[in-house]
Amino acid sequence: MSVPIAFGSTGHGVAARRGDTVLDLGRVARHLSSPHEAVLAGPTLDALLAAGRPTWDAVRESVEAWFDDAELVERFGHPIDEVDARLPFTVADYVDFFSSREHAENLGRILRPGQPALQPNWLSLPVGYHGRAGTVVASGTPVVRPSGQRPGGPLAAAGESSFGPSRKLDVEVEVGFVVGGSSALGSAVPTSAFEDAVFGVVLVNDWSARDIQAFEYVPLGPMLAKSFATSLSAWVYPLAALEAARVAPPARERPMHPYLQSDQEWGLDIELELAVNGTVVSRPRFREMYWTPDQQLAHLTVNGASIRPGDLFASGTVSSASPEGYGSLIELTRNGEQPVKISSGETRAFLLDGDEVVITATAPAPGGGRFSLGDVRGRIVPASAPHPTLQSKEEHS
Ligand SMILES: O=C(O)/C=C/C(=O)CC(=O)CC(=O)O
Ligand SMILES: [Ca+2]
Ligand SMILES: [Mg+2]
Repeated sequence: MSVPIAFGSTGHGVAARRGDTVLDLGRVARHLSSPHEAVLAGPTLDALLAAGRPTWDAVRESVEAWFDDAELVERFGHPIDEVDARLPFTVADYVDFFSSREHAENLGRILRPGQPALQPNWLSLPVGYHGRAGTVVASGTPVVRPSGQRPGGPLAAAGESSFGPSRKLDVEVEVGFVVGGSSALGSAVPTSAFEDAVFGVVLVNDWSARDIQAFEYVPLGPMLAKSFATSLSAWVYPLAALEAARVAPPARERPMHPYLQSDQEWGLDIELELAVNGTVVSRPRFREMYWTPDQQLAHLTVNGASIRPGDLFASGTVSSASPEGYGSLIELTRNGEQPVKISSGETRAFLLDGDEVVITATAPAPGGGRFSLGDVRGRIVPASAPHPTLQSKEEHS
């Protein structure tokens, strides 16, 4: 089995990973006076992302050859557990989609009882919202329990909220797509341009405070319930790593507008796992996602909105058509009513302080077998004091 390489960033700058070995690409490129020295010299993948598809492919081929060179690996390589991986790129704009039909219907039934499980627009377009790029964090960053307005409390009968730390802190298992290309304001990016625009994929945990969400979301959608943190896996797998994972998406139920049609199959056979404190609680299958990433990109630009390097769009929660595959606790526990077992004797409805969540995934490897797409992890820490003083930029970094 050949293990695809992935790109990231460590204390030594731009790096690549193959299996459990990490190579410092900036240092190798300088040592070899590689033509790619400039795009690999910085602290993150930003310059590489902006360089475009021909450079991405050329760099990937060079880096594969560098991994095969024992002397380079000896001199510029590290075991992965000795490496301090960072957020791999500067996140520009961030969009989160809602492309699992199972998830959309489950959330509809929980949050909008008495209404149709699926909203009428859902089969016509990939529903999504613009998220908060500045709070996208690297895997391993602690997640502070958010506070906000929650339903209930002494004045609930009058429709008032209560204020305090979320009691329904949840996860969402997602796959993210990292944009490198750019487009002009006013022009759409067609589905056929997906491979030129998108560098690769990461794993995403879209942390969600369900009580804050339930009170605030009408009619504009998520605001504070999801903007406090979104965690990304540290290693970006180039699209080429997913060649063997490409499958046909589920059958389409409605004719689609031409801008959403595609002559390529961008369903992906990515199998995910969600673990809480070491216990696997679900195994979502990405291949069941109704809307595919090329359609998502075409949709998010069809009004002429431009894209730029560092844009991130996430798939939406990956939920498969059976409870073992639900990608969030609100679904797995029926809004907290049926807690899941996480270890001998312990159960969880929603996350408690101290809980650690790890999302992992695999995809078919080019020569057979499956390879790991890494992991995204985060531990919940208690809500901060109600009136934290503002930090200066120096204190913050
Ligand atoms: O149905 C709703 O009102 C809310 C749905 C979500 O919270 C999901 C969301 O963030 C999009 C997704 O991850 O699929
Ligand atoms: Ca989400
Ligand atoms: Mg989020």
